[in-house]
Amino acid sequence: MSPPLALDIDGTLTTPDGSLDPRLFDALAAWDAPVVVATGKSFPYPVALCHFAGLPERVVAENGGVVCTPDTVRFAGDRERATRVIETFESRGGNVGWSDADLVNRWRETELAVSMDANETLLREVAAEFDMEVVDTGYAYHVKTPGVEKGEGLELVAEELGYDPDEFVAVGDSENDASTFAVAGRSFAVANADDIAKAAADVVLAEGYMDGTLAALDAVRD
Ligand SMILES: O=C(O)COP(=O)(O)O
Ligand SMILES: [Mg+2]
Repeated sequence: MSPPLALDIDGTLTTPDGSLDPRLFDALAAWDAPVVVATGKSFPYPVALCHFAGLPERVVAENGGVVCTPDTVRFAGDRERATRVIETFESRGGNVGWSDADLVNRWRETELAVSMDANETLLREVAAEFDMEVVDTGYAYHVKTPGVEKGEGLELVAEELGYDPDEFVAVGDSENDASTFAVAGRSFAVANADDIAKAAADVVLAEGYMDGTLAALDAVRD
């Protein structure tokens, strides 16, 4: 039996242009242990990914703010405080950088995300005033509650599945994966990972994006 997996989405299961690598679906279908999708994206995205990949919905979304299994959904984090950060940021001239439709935050329940084009210095300054944290995933700046992390979410899902978190193998690419790497028994950073993820991982892969993830799966498959 192969080990259970905790997989990040952006930068890990995607191509450099941001779409899911189609090889993902065969790899998931062939995996004979639970897979947890652990992402900074808002709740519906990983749920849809699991649904259409034919996997049970075992999801850590919003950087740990939402933890979902087929039986339970749990929330952590202070979205109201994140909203106040964004309002203050905008009142000082900041621009979150999304269209009016704002598909990035529309269904986000526990934190808020800001475009990489936004004024990072101003955002961090305002977030600090509200005791909130800014996490740079390489895809967005997330204004989140300190202490809410993907790793804690993985611990909750693992417990529900009857696994110890250190039985998991984690693959990721950015600083929001460091907490997952800390609780998983084995961790892999893809080659395109940021310095924080690389420092937190047991192994830094030579291959990037899905090439890296497939190499990690080959290395741990029974
Ligand atoms: O939502 C983001 O900014 C990044 O998402 P990820 O955690 O799946 O890489
Ligand atoms: Mg990522």
